[in-house]
Amino acid sequence: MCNLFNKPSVYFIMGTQNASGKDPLKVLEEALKGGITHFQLREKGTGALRGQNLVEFAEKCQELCTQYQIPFLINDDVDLALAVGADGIHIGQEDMDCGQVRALIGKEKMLGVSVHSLEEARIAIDAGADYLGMGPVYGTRSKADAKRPAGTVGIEEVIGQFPHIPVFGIGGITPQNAPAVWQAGASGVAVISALSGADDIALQIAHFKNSYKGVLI
Ligand SMILES: Cc1ncsc1CCOP(=O)(O)O
Ligand SMILES: C=C1C=NC(C)=NC1=N
Ligand SMILES: [Mg+2]
Repeated sequence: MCNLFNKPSVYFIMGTQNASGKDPLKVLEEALKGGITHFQLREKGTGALRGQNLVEFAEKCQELCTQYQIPFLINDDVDLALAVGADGIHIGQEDMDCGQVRALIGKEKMLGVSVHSLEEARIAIDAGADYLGMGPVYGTRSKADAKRPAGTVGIEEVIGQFPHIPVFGIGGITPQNAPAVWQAGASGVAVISALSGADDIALQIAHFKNSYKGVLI
């Protein structure tokens, strides 16, 4: 599993509400062509797809990710992830218990967990998480109920205590402010708006990857 988290990973996260008026599947395909390493469907907010519309959209995302051999993960919704045969699921602290999710999805699928402390990280790792998401690192407008920006100190703490678990930083991350996230030891950056809103997504992904090169770890 660890070879799925090579540095620098660029983990794109999007829902239909984040596509800034563009066709979300076109945005996803551009991101896949541009070299993202992971994709997560995070369908939330007013106007979010539900029911059969969501299943069909998720299936189309799955098809595209399979075509480009990139892991496809779904946020929160374990039933949807199982229904479409997604490669993994990402859950937050307020979602289903991570031990329960691991039991439901089996050991082959990827399990990602959002954590905000060493204690939460320990619990997630003990439950079999494959990676952790930590944030918001910087200010974000893509999550209505985001906690206050925490910088990278939490990422450093968790990696210091648990050096073998891949950690992704998330929240307001751009190629310009990504170096601090790499410096903290993150395996990757998880990004919504800096990619979904980019004029040239492939170029933006290249900027993210280049931002890692300049950092001495
Ligand atoms: C889902 C999530 N969790 C913490 S911040 C955030 C949103 C990240 O979006 P953006 O990259 O646009 O700041
Ligand atoms: C909140 C999140 C944190 N990290 C990741 C990778 N995805 C999320 N949805
Ligand atoms: Mg959640």
